[in-house]
Amino acid sequence: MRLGTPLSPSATRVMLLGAGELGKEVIIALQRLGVETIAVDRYAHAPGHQVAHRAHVIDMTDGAALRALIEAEQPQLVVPEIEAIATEALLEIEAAGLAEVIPTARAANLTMNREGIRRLAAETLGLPTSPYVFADSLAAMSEAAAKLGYPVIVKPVMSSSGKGQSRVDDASQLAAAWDYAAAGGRVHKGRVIVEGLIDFDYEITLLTVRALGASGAVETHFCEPIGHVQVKGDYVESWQPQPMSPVALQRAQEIAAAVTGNLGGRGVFGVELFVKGDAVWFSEVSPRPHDTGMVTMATQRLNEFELHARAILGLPVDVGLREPGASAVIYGAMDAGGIAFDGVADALRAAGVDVRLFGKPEAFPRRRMGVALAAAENADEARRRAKAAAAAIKPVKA
Ligand SMILES: Nc1ncnc2c1ncn2[C@@H]1O[C@H](COP(=O)(O)OP(=O)(O)OP(=O)(O)O)[C@@H](O)[C@H]1O
Ligand SMILES: NCC(=O)N[C@@H]1O[C@H](COP(=O)([O-])[O-])[C@@H](O)[C@H]1O
Ligand SMILES: [Mg+2]
Repeated sequence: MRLGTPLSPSATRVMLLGAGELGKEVIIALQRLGVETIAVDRYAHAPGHQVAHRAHVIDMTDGAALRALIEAEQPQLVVPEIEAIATEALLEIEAAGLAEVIPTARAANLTMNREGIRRLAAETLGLPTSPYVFADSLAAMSEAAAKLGYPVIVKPVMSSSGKGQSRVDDASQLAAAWDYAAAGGRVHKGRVIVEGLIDFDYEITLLTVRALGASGAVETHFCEPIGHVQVKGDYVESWQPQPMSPVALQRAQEIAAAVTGNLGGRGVFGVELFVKGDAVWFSEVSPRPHDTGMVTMATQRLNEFELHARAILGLPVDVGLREPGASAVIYGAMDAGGIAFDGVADALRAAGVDVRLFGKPEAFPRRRMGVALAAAENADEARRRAKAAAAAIKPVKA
């Protein structure tokens, strides 16, 4: 793709649908390549709004509003950054040739709903996953749990970052899990996936990049595996590289190649996998940079956002690791707008440490407001440094 001059008739225009911490970094990477960026989110002053050429606030689940904005802005590329988007409208937009959807409108559509991607992975591609049943009522959910055997994990079919997700250890907890899923789900309420628990040794995100090679054909590249810890379905810590047995790594790459090959298009995918010994299960995939992949800002020559920017523009990529590193999440810790952060200098005094504060206008106790990054000679030391840095940063009421 020829790259133009922003804000001129030659501009290469890219619209981000979702402008949180991940989109903000993609926009920064695009800006460095002279791309004109348009950030869209559901609320004003989202992180990506603050760095893009133009910012829009719309309900992205409203297909008509989405189409009208794309028609008005005429981006060449539309880049979903969250799942909660009217993906049927994206299918139409792509089919009408109005814009190219990254990686494809079908990928965005299949992954916005756990049912689409789970059935594709398990039933069409035959990949190993946790056992699962979809349920539309508390009664159906109870039946599913009895069939799968406790404990089970219940998740709304449309949710992310662990919203509405709970672990159910026995029948007495079912009703609470159903209500929690209904409250935490997005878009369509009332449908859940009930999954059997996988007793994994560790879980990884395998960042997989589909980018154009010298021949003009798409090639698949794998970053070093990222290990992570999740609490209540949301990531709190990640590190790279996660050591894996050669067999497990091979299986992980085969699963990632199968899923991303089917979804197609160009860009970064975060393939989430559970690992026990040499066994690997597919969990889910983000057809976009992944929150746990923020660690690559400390570890790779090209971080996942730069890789995404390059891949979507048809440019070559380099997924090599520069040095081991880790990330640790900084939470809002309170309900308040316009909060401040103390302790940033203390956090940054430690060797190899860096910090991102996302600039979200409003804090919630468990809202991710920033991330501490650390590089070190090994991932364990990097984890220690990242956690210490995150702990040193104190959100305070302004
Ligand atoms: N079947 C399972 N067995 C064991 N652990 C699970 C299972 N399903 C989910 N988990 C745990 O919960 C975490 C979050 O699950 P999942 O990725 O499906 O949720 P999510 O809301 O899509 O999260 P995100 O948007 O952050 O990726 C997983 O990373 C894993 O730690
Ligand atoms: N696991 C998905 C994920 O991490 N998505 C990231 O969080 C933002 C929403 O944050 P918010 O809920 O604080 O507005 C999204 O915009 C994206 O950057
Ligand atoms: Mg996940």
